[in-house]
Amino acid sequence: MVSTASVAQAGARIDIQAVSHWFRQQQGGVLQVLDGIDLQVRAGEFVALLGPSGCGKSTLLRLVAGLEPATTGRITQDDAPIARPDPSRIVVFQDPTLYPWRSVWDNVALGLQARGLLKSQRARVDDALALVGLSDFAKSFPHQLSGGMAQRVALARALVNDPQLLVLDEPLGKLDSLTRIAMQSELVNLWQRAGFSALLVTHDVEEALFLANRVIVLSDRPARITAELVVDLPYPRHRGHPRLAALRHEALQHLGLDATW
Ligand SMILES: Nc1ncnc2c1ncn2[C@@H]1O[C@H](COP(=O)(O)OP(=O)(O)OP(=O)(O)O)[C@@H](O)[C@H]1O
Repeated sequence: MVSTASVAQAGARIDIQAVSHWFRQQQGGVLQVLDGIDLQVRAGEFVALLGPSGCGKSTLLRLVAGLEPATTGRITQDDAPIARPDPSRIVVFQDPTLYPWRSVWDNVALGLQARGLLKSQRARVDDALALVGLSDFAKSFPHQLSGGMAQRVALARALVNDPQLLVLDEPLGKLDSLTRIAMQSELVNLWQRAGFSALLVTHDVEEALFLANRVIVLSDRPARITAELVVDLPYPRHRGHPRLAALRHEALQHLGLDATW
């Protein structure tokens, strides 16, 4: 149950074991996108994935979300194979994709409505809106919101399902840099209060290091894990912490980039 007063719960444990993935190409042949990925997201952990464009990050998220099966290997949630989408795992994309004709409240209510739970659990919508600080905008419509507010609605729409895992595919990617920084802090707050596990794809090295317990660096396609950075700093983090600067340097090196500028 989502509640502003809730104590953090454990979140799901995700085990990705020897996962490789190929796509059939329209012109014939196959394209290998993932190569032997072994990764565990511990219960309540925040893990970020960094890697070159097109290496296979979103594909890995889609497999974990259960949107498609891995070609080979095994992905489990608390030891149960992931075979299809499930409300315990919610994906938040870069684009909030709100229904323009529905109010903020009605957009957040969608998941509960689809599952026939809305009548008995209307308070969860209010709780989720309170968690993202949008209680006063419940009756507003998407065109009346800023980009940051729209993405907060998308997060509330995810949280109303009380997810065990949030799958975050560049959720802050379209926001201006100041809103993005503010939303990163909000995301940490939400994660600490709601207690889900999180798997994030981002192109932003600082964002990954600010948010995650561990940052996984992937190679060019087909993606392999080339490095794991443990961000051994408590939350909330200070963006100017020298340890973050050192880890940023390390991450850029693993990505094959020169950190001098
Ligand atoms: N359904 C599909 N059918 C065929 N090829 C696909 C499909 N989905 C993705 N691909 C290809 O798989 C590769 C990896 O795509 P993916 O979106 O996972 O990369 P990414 O690392 O998330 O990229 P970016 O960082 O640019 O968002 C790309 O070459 C892409 O064209």
